[in-house]
This record gives sequence, C-alpha cells and structure tokens, in this order.
Amino acid sequence: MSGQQQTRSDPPVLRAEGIVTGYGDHEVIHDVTIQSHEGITCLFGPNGSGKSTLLKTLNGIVPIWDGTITYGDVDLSNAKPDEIVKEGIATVPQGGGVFGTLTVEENLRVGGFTVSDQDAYARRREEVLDAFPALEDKLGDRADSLSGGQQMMVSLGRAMMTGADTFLLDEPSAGLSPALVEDAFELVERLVDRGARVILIEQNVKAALRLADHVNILVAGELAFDGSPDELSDESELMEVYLGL
Ligand SMILES: Nc1ncnc2c1ncn2[C@@H]1O[C@H](COP(=O)(O)OP(=O)(O)OP(=O)(O)O)[C@@H](O)[C@H]1O
Repeated sequence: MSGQQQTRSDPPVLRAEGIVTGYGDHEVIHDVTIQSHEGITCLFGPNGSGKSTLLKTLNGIVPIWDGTITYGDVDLSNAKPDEIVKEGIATVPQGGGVFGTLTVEENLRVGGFTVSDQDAYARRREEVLDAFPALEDKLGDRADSLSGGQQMMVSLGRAMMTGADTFLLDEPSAGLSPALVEDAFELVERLVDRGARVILIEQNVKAALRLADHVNILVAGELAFDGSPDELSDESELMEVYLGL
C-alpha cells in the first residue's frame, strides 16, 4: 500500500516504534515511539534533545540502530531517502532548503523530477499554484529574490510536487521575522487542508501550539510527553521547564 494509492484525505499512519539511534557510539534517541496523527503533530523539546535526529530517522537520513518505522503496512525501517519519498513522505529541511540560484519553476521541477507522466506533473504543479497563488507571478524569478514567506511557499510547493501526503517539517519558521511566523504556520495549514498529515518541529512553541492537533515532547532523547494540546496544558512542569510557557 503506497502513499500514492491512498486518498488524499486518508494518508497512512507513519509510525516509528522503539527507535534507538545516534552518531558513532553516541546514542541520542533512546527507545522513542511516535506517529503521525490527523492534522499537525508537533515535536517540541529543548535544543539538542534529538528532535532533528528523530525526524531524520523518518526520512532515511539517519539509520536506526533498533526499532521499526512503518507507513501503513509498508516497512520503511532503514529504507533509503528516495524510497521514502516515493512512498509519499516529503521533508522540508530546516530553513526550507530552497535552491536560491534556481527559478521558482526550476525548484518545483526538482520536487517533481520523478514524475514522468506530463499530465500528472501538470496536475501537481496546478495544485501547488492553487495552494500558493502568490507563486504564479514569480515562476520565472530566482528563488533567492523572493521574500522569506514566499520562499517558504517554494519549499512547501517543492515538497508537494513529490506527490506526498505526509510532510516532515524541521522548523519551517526558522529565519523568518516574528511577524511572519504566524503567516508561515498558515502556509503549513494549507497542506493539512488538502488532507496531508504533518510532523512539525518548531521552536516557536506558543504559536505552534495554536495549530497542533497532537504534541510530542522530547527531552534528552526520551519521550517526555505524548498527547493532545489540552492534555499538555495540565502538565505545568513540562510547560514551564521544557517549553518555557
Ligand atoms: N551529524 C551529527 N554528528 C554527531 N552528533 C550529532 C549530529 N547531529 C546531531 N548530533 C548530536 O545529537 C544530539 C541531538 O541533536 P539534534 O540536532 O537532533 O537535536 P535537536 O533537538 O533537533 O536540537 P535543536 O533544537 O538545537 O535543533 C546533540 O547532542 C547533537 O550534538
């Protein structure tokens, strides 16, 4: 069962179970289980707690030492990044990873490079422009000439071009001015409006909590919280000590 065969409103659950991993002989993630929930699943935690590392096990960049990763019925444990993309899971790296010297159109083409069917390509491109109409007039412009918010549209649009229905976002608001952060989250919500599931790492906890459907908190490589934003509001120590709220 691949991501492409699912309806847009029902992506498979991406589940990482009992994950242990690290770098060299330094174990960073200690037996962590998380999964994608409907809407936006936020992954919070102090600096260095292992959020990015955990996300990179989900997109195949960091190999797991123990545990399993599944997408619906498909076992993706230690699958290669391109296999994971083909299953319908796209990543937007910290800062967006836009290719600044390429045009907006070329950035979208990079996202859709595996799509050989021209009609399918055109449909996806149409869908991106429908989600982010501000890009329509900018297609021929170099991506680095765009505003921060528009560049974020390009990075989300490029991820959409892969045909993904699950998105892994590592601090998409990084580098944006505080005034633009709310706008950035509104762009993420457009993915969810189209039926996608999102796992979102975010330092702007207060703002991200407003759109979170589910919250995980990672502390020193261990899962310290797994529940709804409402349940989190009862955990005053977690809120104060780890999230600064
Ligand atoms: N490529 C790497 N090689 C070696 N150690 C690494 C590497 N990347 C991260 N680490 C270490 O793994 C630990 C977790 O880092 P990670 O970036 O996953 O945390 P994080 O919660 O995402 O932090 P931040 O919020 O600062 O981005 C840290 O001790 C970090 O130094």
